[in-house]
Amino acid sequence: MANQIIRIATRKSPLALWQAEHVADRLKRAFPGLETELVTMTTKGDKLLDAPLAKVGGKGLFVKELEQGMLEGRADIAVHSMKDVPVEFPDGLHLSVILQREDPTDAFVSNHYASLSELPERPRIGTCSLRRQCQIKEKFPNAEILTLRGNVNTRLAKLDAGEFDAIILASAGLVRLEMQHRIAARLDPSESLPAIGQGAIGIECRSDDTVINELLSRLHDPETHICVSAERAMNARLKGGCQVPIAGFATLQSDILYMRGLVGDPDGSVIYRAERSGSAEQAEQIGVSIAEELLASGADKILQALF
Ligand SMILES: NCc1[nH]cc(CCC(=O)O)c1CC(=O)O
Repeated sequence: MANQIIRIATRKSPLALWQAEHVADRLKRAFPGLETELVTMTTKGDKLLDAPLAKVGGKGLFVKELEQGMLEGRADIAVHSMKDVPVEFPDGLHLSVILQREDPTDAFVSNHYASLSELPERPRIGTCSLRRQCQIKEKFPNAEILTLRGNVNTRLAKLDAGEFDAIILASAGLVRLEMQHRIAARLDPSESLPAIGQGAIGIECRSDDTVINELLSRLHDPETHICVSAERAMNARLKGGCQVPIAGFATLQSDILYMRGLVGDPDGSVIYRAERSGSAEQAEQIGVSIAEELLASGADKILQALF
């Protein structure tokens, strides 16, 4: 491994940098003598922080520039939040490994209320995720959902400025940035089913780069990979991106995969839910059959209306 330098493409947000540095540390620990270098890039998603994401549209808003960097040989690997990674990869690139999942839940963050059940009559909730929105609106039809974008620090600053009664963020991001004390309550998946891939970090690289693929394999977590594969198979069948009211979450216990999925109307008036369990080898079929059950129950109409 001597003389090997791995160039890691990353966005510049504090969370993206944390994740890239985490991968660099893990690689250096696994291969003493190995060197790493961060190659920071700005993505379209970062530039459009003020636009409502659902309107900006497009899958892979946060990953395309990083992929271009690898295809042009300016970087060797890219570190992503699996939640932001589209189901398909450009020719020549692939998802090499998935790291062990961090807390997959959504976090209820508030300066005045300890949990969802304590919220006032007409709570003002900050989130830009249609997935979080529909699950909140189902329980609190009177909730006012307000736009909340920007990186984790920006979002917390807006909460602290009094714009919202509460905001919902991924627990994983807060934990990684050592802000777990801001989590008032971790929402059980039955209250807020997480996004596909939430809490998992994936590493993308050139498919034919045997040296890099071999090095990365040391960081792979097979259990997380199985769960995220089931979730991504569901998303692929639904043709979903990260800006649709779709949730999917799988867990694995003694080789039995248990997965739940949902598609909801953004206003929370209807949410279709499905769940399945089966063996780990059937992960992808389980994800696909959840998608098909959801489509057959009416999710197809919700999704069509959004595209
Ligand atoms: N959409 C942005 C994004 N992508 C990944 C995370 C959190 C970390 C993770 O899920 O691994 C976040 C922030 C959030 O949803 O609060």
